[in-house]
Amino acid sequence: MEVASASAEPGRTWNSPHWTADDIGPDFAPMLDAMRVFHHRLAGARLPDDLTEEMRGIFERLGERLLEHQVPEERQIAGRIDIPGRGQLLVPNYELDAVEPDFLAGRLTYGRHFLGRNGAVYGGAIPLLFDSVLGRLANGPGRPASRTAYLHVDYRSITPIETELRFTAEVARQEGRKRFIRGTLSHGGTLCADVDALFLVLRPHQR
Ligand SMILES: CCCCCCCCCCCCCC(=O)SCCNC(=O)CCNC(=O)[C@H](O)C(C)(C)COP(=O)(O)OP(=O)(O)OC[C@H]1O[C@@H](n2cnc3c(N)ncnc32)[C@H](O)[C@@H]1OP(=O)(O)O
Repeated sequence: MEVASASAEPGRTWNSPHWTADDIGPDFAPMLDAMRVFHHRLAGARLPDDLTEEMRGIFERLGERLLEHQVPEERQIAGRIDIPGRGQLLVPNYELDAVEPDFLAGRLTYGRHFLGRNGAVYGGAIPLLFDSVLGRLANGPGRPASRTAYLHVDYRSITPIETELRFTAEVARQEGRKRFIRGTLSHGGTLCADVDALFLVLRPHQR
């Protein structure tokens, strides 16, 4: 396995995938999908003691096996591959329906793992989505790497779990190193949250 592009080089962008689907083998993405399903079912479960004990043993054994496969950051797959979810479990999985230089639109469904209370998505999971989607636009093809300076999120109505939601992101304006990006998250015709964000293009010494 070779590193396809290093993000710390001049002219680097965060949108250059370090790895391609060929680098990860056929089972990696389905394995993560199975883990996502597991997260949702675990969040929704009340477990009997014997199953909890069995699971603890399985996780401890698998965790041990992962120890010998630890790699430095630049060689890890998680978050560095252009498959849905970018090969990691932190950000909820989403599908992109429109990808333009200054605009993105897509869909996602927050599963039970992201439940706050009363059927609503945990509030912090919404900026997480916005940071990922707006960050993807801010760091789109041909754009030098930038970092989130602020994300201003307004929660306009309850965001339901287990319901298909739609999001948009668009570049509002660029002023020198500053990229102002805004976005929305909605359910049917209802606006759940919107965001105004500033991304700053990194200076040469910044990572
Ligand atoms: C694999 C395939 C797909 C890949 C897709 C990739 C997706 C990736 C998705 C993931 C993406 C995730 C991305 C992440 O999560 S990045 C991680 C989260 N962000 C950070 O950790 C950033 C931490 N902060 C910094 O590093 C610095 O503060 C930065 C770099 C942001 C600025 O420090 P720097 O020293 O460079 O700049 P400056 O201080 O001279 O300021 C310059 C100008 O900017 C203005 N300013 C600065 N801050 C703010 C502020 N808060 N509000 C309003 N204005 C602000 C400032 O007034 C000045 O304006 P002016 O006086 O010139 O007018």
